[in-house]
Amino acid sequence: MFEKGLLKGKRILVTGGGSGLGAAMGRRFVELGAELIICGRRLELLEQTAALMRADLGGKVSVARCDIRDGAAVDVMMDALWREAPLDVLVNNAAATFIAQTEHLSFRAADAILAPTLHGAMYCTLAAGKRWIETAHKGVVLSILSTSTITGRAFTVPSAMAKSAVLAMTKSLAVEWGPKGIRTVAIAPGAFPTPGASGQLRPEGRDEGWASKNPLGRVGEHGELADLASFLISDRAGYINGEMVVLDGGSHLRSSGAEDLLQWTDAQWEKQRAARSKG
Ligand SMILES: CCC/C=C/C(=O)SCCNC(=O)CCNC(=O)[C@H](O)C(C)(C)COP(=O)([O-])OP(=O)([O-])OC[C@H]1O[C@@H](n2cnc3c(N)ncnc32)[C@H](O)[C@@H]1OP(=O)([O-])[O-]
Ligand SMILES: NC(=O)C1=CN([C@@H]2O[C@H](COP(=O)(O)OP(=O)(O)OC[C@H]3O[C@@H](n4cnc5c(N)ncnc54)[C@H](OP(=O)(O)O)[C@@H]3O)[C@@H](O)[C@H]2O)C=CC1
Repeated sequence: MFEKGLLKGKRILVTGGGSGLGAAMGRRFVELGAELIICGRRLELLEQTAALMRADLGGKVSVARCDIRDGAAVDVMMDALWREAPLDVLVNNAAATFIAQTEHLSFRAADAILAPTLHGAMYCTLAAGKRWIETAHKGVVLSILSTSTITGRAFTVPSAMAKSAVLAMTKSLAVEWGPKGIRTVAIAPGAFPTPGASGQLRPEGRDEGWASKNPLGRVGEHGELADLASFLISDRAGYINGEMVVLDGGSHLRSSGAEDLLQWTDAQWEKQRAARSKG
């Protein structure tokens, strides 16, 4: 689909790149010639993912263990990366969510979502942006958001709040950092099944309508997201700034995707909470 070497010479950090959509995007970036770094909390998972990519694609892929909720740890990671060479692209992909009745969320539970999804994305963006600006190096920040930024979303309120805040960051920095050579862009994926998303959002017994309720009758393919991400971070998208591209088959035009949960009984929610406390 793209010219070979579209991303050649680009050094890209994907947060949460050890699994799911982060790994799918990273793999495509390497196929297109980029040098990839993936970060997350589980070092073993990162190393497995990187080893697979290197074996399959032969590119340069390295890993960094980092909990992005910790700003100091983000700075340590960025210093280590910059010692080798500056990044060219940051992909804010790491995030957390789970379904819950909002009135049952403790403050700690709200923070468990806001800390990686909002603060983590902000820390990584600040850490990369400062370094780019200090050295007049061009950069791109791509943030993986959600259509909850458009519709809101019941039962995943902290996630919808965090994603909306990162969209506000994307639009605001487009103006503030655009003149400094930094583009900020975003993607709002619809349903792209991954073990992480299914585990957190699709407990057993939840309506299986992800595909059937989509106007196109299907869920998204990881390759479709990886292609859009590759284009947005490439120089060919050099005039796209402050924009969020929706990739959901038109799903959010029909519903926010949470309405089935309005039918859940107290017993179902009780079971969901119990499953969490056992886990
Ligand atoms: C919306 C669509 C778009 C987005 C899609 C995606 O993001 S897909 C990507 C999806 N991928 C991911 O999400 C991957 C990343 N996920 C993670 O890192 C973790 O699963 C976590 C941080 C979400 C929870 O970590 P953990 O289980 O180790 O939690 P902890 O021990 O740190 O506890 C902190 C507080 O949270 C509470 N609490 C926790 N769960 C629930 C619950 N289900 N119910 C209620 N509450 C819950 C817990 O009780 C505690 O509060 P307390 O009792 O002390 O007042
Ligand atoms: N799949 C879908 O349908 C949709 C996904 N999205 C978004 O796509 C992105 C990827 O989701 P998906 O691939 O499905 O889910 P995953 O659960 O596979 O991805 C989350 C990744 O984030 C990492 N992560 C979580 N917390 C932290 C942290 N504190 N520090 C560093 N890394 C962290 C995890 O690694 P580790 O646990 O090792 O730290 C994991 O690799 C997320 O932003 C999600 O909100 C948006 C809409 C729909």
